Amino acid sequence: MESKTGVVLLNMGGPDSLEAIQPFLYNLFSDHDIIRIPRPIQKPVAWLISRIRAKKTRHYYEVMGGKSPQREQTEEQAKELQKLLGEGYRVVVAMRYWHPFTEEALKELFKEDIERIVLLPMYPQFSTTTTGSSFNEFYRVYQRRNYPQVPVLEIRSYHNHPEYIRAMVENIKENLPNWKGFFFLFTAHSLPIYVIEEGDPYKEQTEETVRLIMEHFPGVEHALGYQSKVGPVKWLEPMTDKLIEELARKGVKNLCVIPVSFVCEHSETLYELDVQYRQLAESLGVDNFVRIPTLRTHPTFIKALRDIVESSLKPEQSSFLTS
Ligand SMILES: C=CC1=C(C)c2cc3[nH]c(cc4nc(cc5[nH]c(cc1n2)c(C)c5CCC(=O)O)C(CCC(=O)O)=C4C)c(C)c3C=C
Ligand SMILES: [Fe+2]
Ligand SMILES: [Fe+2]
Repeated sequence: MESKTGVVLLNMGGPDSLEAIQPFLYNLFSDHDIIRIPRPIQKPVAWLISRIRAKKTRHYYEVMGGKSPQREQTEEQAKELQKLLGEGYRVVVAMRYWHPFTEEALKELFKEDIERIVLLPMYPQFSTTTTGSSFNEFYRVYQRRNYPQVPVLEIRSYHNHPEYIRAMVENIKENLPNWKGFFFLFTAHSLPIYVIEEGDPYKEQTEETVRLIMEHFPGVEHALGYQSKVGPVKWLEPMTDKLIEELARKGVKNLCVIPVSFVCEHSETLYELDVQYRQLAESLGVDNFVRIPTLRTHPTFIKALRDIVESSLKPEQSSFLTS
């Protein structure tokens, strides 16, 4: 059997049924990398808040057909990337908080003779709460099991990779050919301020992604907002919904909303953006509310992922290996 490079696509995962919402949230709130509850009480508190939050978010998942589309869409990305990378690679998916977990990904991967592993986050911008957490989980599980120990390469971020930026630009132009009269409102997942203060590069990298995309849309007015804060601590602002209110009050009629920190659809795009924020904008007099779909299997994006994987194997070319 010829040896292969394993590529592990890392993502958050989402509930695959209404019954899975609470255990998914329990896994999320039990993770000290995403939410810092004092360790001795983290699990009981996670259990409590997952019960409360599951009741609140059940409706989002009902609107989306009873589950998160994240697994399906990440698996489609894996399939397309596998086609481009070819025989010498084996691409698998490892989710942080729901199936397929890292355990399942490694079991699948080591059916082959694997000579090295590339960790490829489905988060273009690095955060300790997302990519960092997935890396930590990967090493915990890998070291616990008796798999052959092979070199592991980490792709930390690709927020400024030229092909990723090109994919974002093409995707906007394909979905909104008459972009010229629109205000571009970029929206990223928010993050508690203390995470940024501890040196997380997420905010800086998100701003750089936006700046690089905007080089291709001269004269277009734009802003960056943050969505989906949870809990009582202070999060990155301005909040996307507050920006929508402000822009509508200033008389913006054509609003194009562009998610930047997600590469597939889930509750935050399909519910928060498409239902809640659309209603808000329309009730305040916005005539045209366009939401750009996430990249999913956009051919330029899959090519970007291939380039990123291939150049990670040539260390002298891979400036994005450090965040
Ligand atoms: C509790 C703190 C959270 C931090 C910090 C956080 C950061 C963060 N999250 C994403 C991307 C996604 N988050 C998603 C769901 C989700 N996230 C949190 C909490 C934090 N996220 C919760 C409680 C949930 C569950 C849904 C909810 O109850 O609101 C998802 C969607 C999963 C799905 O339904 O498919 C994504 C994607 C990023 C990029 C990020 C930091 C940069
Ligand atoms: Fe989140
Ligand atoms: Fe969230």
